Amino acid sequence: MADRPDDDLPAGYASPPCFMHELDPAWLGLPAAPEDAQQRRDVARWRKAERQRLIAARMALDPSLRRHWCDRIAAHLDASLGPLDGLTVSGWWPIRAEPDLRTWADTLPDRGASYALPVVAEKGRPLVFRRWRRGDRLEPGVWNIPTPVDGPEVVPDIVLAPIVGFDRACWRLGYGGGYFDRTLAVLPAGRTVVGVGFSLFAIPTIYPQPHDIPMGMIVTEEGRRSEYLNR
Ligand SMILES: Nc1nc2c(c(=O)[nH]1)N(C=O)[C@@H](CNc1ccc(C(=O)N[C@@H](CCC(=O)O)C(=O)O)cc1)CN2
Ligand SMILES: Nc1ncnc2c1ncn2[C@@H]1O[C@H](COP(=O)(O)OP(=O)(O)OP(=O)(O)O)[C@@H](O)[C@H]1O
Repeated sequence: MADRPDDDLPAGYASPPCFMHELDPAWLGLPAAPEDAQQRRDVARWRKAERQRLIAARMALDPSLRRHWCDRIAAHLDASLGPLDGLTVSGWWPIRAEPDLRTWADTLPDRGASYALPVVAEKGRPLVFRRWRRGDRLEPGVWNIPTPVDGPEVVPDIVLAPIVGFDRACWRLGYGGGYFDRTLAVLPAGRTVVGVGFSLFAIPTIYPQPHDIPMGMIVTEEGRRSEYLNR
């Protein structure tokens, strides 16, 4: 650290410093109160079942309706994000009927923006992002998801996160790896974080847990919700 000048360090982080040790005794290696441990198990079990239900419903959607919704999501993203010149936007390679924004992503270079895809470089660690454009090499990564191998590692200005389920306060339910929460916890401050999904998968609550980090906004085919920002 001593040989690193302060101005090389990020000005701050997207989330406050980790106070998990104050919220979660397990963080200190202490046994959790039995009711806390029970509550965590109940939430984890509920999330697992809810994920299965929501993913099955998404995969059962009519493909042409899904394509139509994806076009609308792309239009709402453009309206919500504004000019992208000079920015790096991260997305995903769609699996399991996630919104397919690949055609939208193809338009980014012409707008002076670059695109990046997430990479699980290490299990249980934050995602890294590699710059990617159509034609660049992809290789199967975790869950066989096509993943860039050659592009430089980048820190996106705008992180788009695919959603399995979400609630009105912009909490996101993903696939249960905790990858986006870990990533957002170390993302430099001032980045835009957008959960993207279909409005059908709004649920009353995801039962947010201490490790969860809400999205700055959610974009669906119906438009933009950002109640978290307005609270
Ligand atoms: N298209 C796409 N790519 C993406 C993501 C995504 O959500 N969508 N990710 C977004 O994060 C990352 C991959 N996410 C993953 C999330 C969970 C597991 C996983 O192994 N899940 C466990 C179940 C965990 C549990 O329920 O406790 C498993 O299947 O055994 C793997 C990858 C990076 N790439
Ligand atoms: N910042 C973190 N540090 C350590 N562990 C974390 C962190 N964030 C999440 N986790 C772990 O990841 C597990 C899964 O988290 P969660 O159910 O929120 O996943 P998810 O958001 O649905 O998944 P994903 O982001 O991969 O799509 C949690 O039980 C927690 O143990």
